[in-house]
Amino acid sequence: MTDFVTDDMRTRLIEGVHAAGREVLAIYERDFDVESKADESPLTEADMASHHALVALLEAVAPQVPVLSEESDGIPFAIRRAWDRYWLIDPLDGTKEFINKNGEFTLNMALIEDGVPVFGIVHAPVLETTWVGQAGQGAVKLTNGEKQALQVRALPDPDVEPWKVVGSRRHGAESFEAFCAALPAHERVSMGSSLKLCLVAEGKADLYPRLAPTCEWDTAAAQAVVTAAGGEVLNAETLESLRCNQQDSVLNPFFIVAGQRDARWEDALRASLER
Ligand SMILES: Nc1ncnc2c1ncn2[C@@H]1O[C@H](COP(=O)(O)O)[C@@H](OP(=O)(O)O)[C@H]1O
Ligand SMILES: [Mg+2]
Repeated sequence: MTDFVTDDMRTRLIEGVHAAGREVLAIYERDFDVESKADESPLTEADMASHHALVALLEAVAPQVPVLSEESDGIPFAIRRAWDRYWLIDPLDGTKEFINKNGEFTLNMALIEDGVPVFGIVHAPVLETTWVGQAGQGAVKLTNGEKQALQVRALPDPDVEPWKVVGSRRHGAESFEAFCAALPAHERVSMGSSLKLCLVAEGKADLYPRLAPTCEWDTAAAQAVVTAAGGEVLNAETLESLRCNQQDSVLNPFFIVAGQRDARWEDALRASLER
C-alpha cells in the first residue's frame, strides 16, 4: 500500500513515460549509433534520450524524491541507504532487443519505499502497451486506450494444461534448461526485457526463473506490477521477496517470478541450484 502516488500523479507519470517512449520510438525507426559501456553492454542514443526525459519528468512531478537511473552516475550506498523513498528507473531495458529491432524492449519506472517496489510503470512503445502496478490498488494493462485489470493465474494441473515458463532470449540458458528439466509438463517461451515479468502478471506465464545476473533497475518496476497482480518475485535460494537498496551492489540475486508458490517448482529450483 502506498499513498504517495495520487491518481493525478499516476496520470502525469504514465503520460510522461508515453512521451519518453515516443522519443525512443523515433530513434528506433531511424539509424542510430551503438556505443559500448564500461561493462561492455551496449548503449544507444535512445537509452540517453529516455533517461533525460524520465529524470526531467520525475523532477517536475515529485521534486523532493531522489532518482537512481541505470544511466546516471552511481550514487554511493552511504548516501542511498538513508533513502526511505526513491525512484528507480531503467530508461531502456532490453537494449540488445532494441538494436535487433524485435520490439521487446521497455521503459521502466519504479517507486521504492523501504526497499520494496510499491509502484511501477513498464512501457513497451512498439507493442503500444503499458503495465502499471500499485501496492493496494492492483495492476492494469493499458493498450490503445483500453484498460484491463491483471491477475496472475493459478497453476494448472500440468497433466491437463502444461505450465508456461518464460526465459531470457540471451542470458542463463544452461540453468534455465536444468530448471525446466526438473519440472512437470510445461511449455517454454523466450522474451526480452522486463516483459517476462509482465507475462506472469497477466497470467500468460506461470514462472520466470532468472538464474543469471540482472540489476535492481531491470526488475523493480515489473516487480511492482507482478506483486500488485497477486504474484511474487522471490530470491531463488531463500524464496524471500526481492528488496532493493539493501547493499552496496545494485545486482539482484538469482530469482524466480511466480504466480503461485508450489512445491513442484520449488523442488525443481533447488535441484537446478544444487547442480
Ligand atoms: N552480467 C550482467 N550483470 C548485470 N546485469 C546483466 C548482466 N547481463 C545481463 N544483465 C541485465 O539483463 C538485462 C537484459 O536481460 P534479458 O536479455 O533477459 O532481456 C540487461 O538490461 P539492459 O538492456 O537494460 O542493459 C542487463 O541489465
Ligand atoms: Mg535493463
